[in-house]
Amino acid sequence: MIHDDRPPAVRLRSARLAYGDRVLWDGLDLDVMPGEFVAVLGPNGSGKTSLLRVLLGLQPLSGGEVEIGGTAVRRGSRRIGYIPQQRAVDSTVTVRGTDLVGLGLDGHRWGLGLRGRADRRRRVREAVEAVNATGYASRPLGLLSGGEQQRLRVAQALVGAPDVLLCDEPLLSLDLASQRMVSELIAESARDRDAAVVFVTHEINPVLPVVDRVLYLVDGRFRIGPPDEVMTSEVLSELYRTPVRVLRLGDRIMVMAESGHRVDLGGGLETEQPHHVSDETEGRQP
Ligand SMILES: Nc1ncnc2c1ncn2[C@@H]1O[C@H](COP(=O)(O)OP(=O)(O)OP(=O)(O)O)[C@@H](O)[C@H]1O
Repeated sequence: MIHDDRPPAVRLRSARLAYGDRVLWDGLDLDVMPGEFVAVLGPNGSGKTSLLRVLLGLQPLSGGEVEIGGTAVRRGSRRIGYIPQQRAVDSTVTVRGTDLVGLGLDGHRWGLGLRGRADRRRRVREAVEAVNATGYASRPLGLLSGGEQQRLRVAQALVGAPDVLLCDEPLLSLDLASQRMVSELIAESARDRDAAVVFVTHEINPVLPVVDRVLYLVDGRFRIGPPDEVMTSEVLSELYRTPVRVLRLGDRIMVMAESGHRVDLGGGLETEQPHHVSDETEGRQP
């Protein structure tokens, strides 16, 4: 194993988060290294967004420690880029894509002089180019597709060259092709800059090709590891405390309750899509 003596981009030690009597997670130890992509999965209410809020410095831990790049978390830190949930903006919104991307830069750092303004414009142009959005970045946001808007949000999160990119379900309401495109874009852009990614999602398939490790949270229990170690029938049955089967179908993972019903990773056990599965198709993990 290559020795890496840089501090982890994200470090959690014995981390605990509770709201009153309700413990979301406890004893959470996690180091995310620069350039690493970690997906956070789990059903509704398992504390995925709360974890991002802790890393953003918006929510104090109830116990344990959290650091970003070797120092205490701080609200508004420039070391962190944040990509929110995809939400289409109203068609009347006239803010241009480049203006949105520019919001990712701290104005004070660039000054108001000609030089500062030129540097700022260059940084915005480069970030827009990096997400292949040059063709439409000067148009009003309200006239762009959901996928185009989300590319610009990726550029906004990356323009300040953060060490850590936090993503809160950035693929919601995108079509399948855009989901893959946006997740690959986030992974490639982060890797190019050696930024770590913590990516909350209820659907692992769009990010499966780019994920290094998974943190799977269910009702206070959790597992951390590469997808092949965590996304197994044994581990998920333990986490969900009900028999669960994990199937590999080509490059997709399906999680089913033993009854044959598909499990929605974000919404607990799903009952609307009965699905018969024969033993021969069951994906055994290596
Ligand atoms: N400030 C708060 N005070 C009390 N309870 C809270 C607070 N913030 C979140 N919760 C509760 O903590 C639980 C976890 O919320 P969180 O948003 O982190 O879950 P999640 O895994 O992101 O869920 P989802 O997939 O539905 O977005 C929820 O039951 C929520 O109601």
